[in-house]
Amino acid sequence: MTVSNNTPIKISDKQIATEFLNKYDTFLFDCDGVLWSGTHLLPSVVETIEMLKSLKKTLIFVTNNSTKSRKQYTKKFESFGIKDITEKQIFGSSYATAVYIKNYTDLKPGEDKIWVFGEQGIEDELHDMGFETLGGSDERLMAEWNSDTTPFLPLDPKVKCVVAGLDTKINYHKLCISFQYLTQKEPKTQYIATNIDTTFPSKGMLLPGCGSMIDLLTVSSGREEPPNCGKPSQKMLDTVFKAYPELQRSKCCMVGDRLNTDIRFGLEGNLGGTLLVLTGVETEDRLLQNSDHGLGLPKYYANKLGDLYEFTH
Ligand SMILES: O=C(O)[C@H](O)[C@H](O)COP(=O)(O)O
Ligand SMILES: [Mg+2]
Repeated sequence: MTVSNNTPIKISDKQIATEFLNKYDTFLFDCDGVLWSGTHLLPSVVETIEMLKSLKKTLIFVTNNSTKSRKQYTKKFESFGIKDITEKQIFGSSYATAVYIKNYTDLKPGEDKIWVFGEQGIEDELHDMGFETLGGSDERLMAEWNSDTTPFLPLDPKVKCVVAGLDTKINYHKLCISFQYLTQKEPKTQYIATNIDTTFPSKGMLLPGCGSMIDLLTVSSGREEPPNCGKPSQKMLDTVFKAYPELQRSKCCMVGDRLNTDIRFGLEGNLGGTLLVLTGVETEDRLLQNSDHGLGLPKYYANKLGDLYEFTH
């Protein structure tokens, strides 16, 4: 195989792993497919995080998973034995969406309401920004769809925006009301997506992801594709650097499992490095044939994040 100058370097031994670790002082970690796969913690992740902490590295977590708020994610880290991760270190696409709405729309907290297609994480982050939400995890949406009995019709005139994210309890009732808010309001509601990931890695399987659910709403409603607030949006990376102004992009490395979100996020953000791990949605074959996909290539790749610990201990 000819090695071109941008062929990803595989972290496959102690020397490469050590050189890699010494290159960066900050690591931005994707979560699903890197730290865990659904409810399954990936091998040597706790040891790797503890090792990086002992090396005085700055650790930041940037996930497109909008089902949890930053606060809820601190509990998920604890549940996996990944200790002392603070809300400030976590940037989820639900938080990025709330920041986007605050900074880039004319929606008024306390006045304009937001319809949520998605889970508690989106609702919590929007509530923290002062917005009232409808839909989301409202249990009444779990009832079978019936246009005569749904409590969500007539539409609420104060709803001015639809935010769509991953909903692992998706059903026809939720789709129907979201569809109404996307098509039956004049002036049109604003339509915003938390992220574009088409699949969701869980316990070594691929499942339908947020992006696929949003495409269903977009295609059926005939609406334009909504802005995406998660990776690879640079607005999300700007939010990170605003919270950590001391960071140097050249000393930061983005670690992810998806080329078109995580690695693109790092490349377009001019970070010093990118590391793709093969425990999520990408495969080594697809990566090495990647030139067919026109997707950016990571600087490094590894079978799993835990190899950073295993090769150096
Ligand atoms: O479907 C989704 O929303 C994504 O697959 C998932 O949430 C990605 O999370 P991440 O890999 O960015 O932690
Ligand atoms: Mg991922």
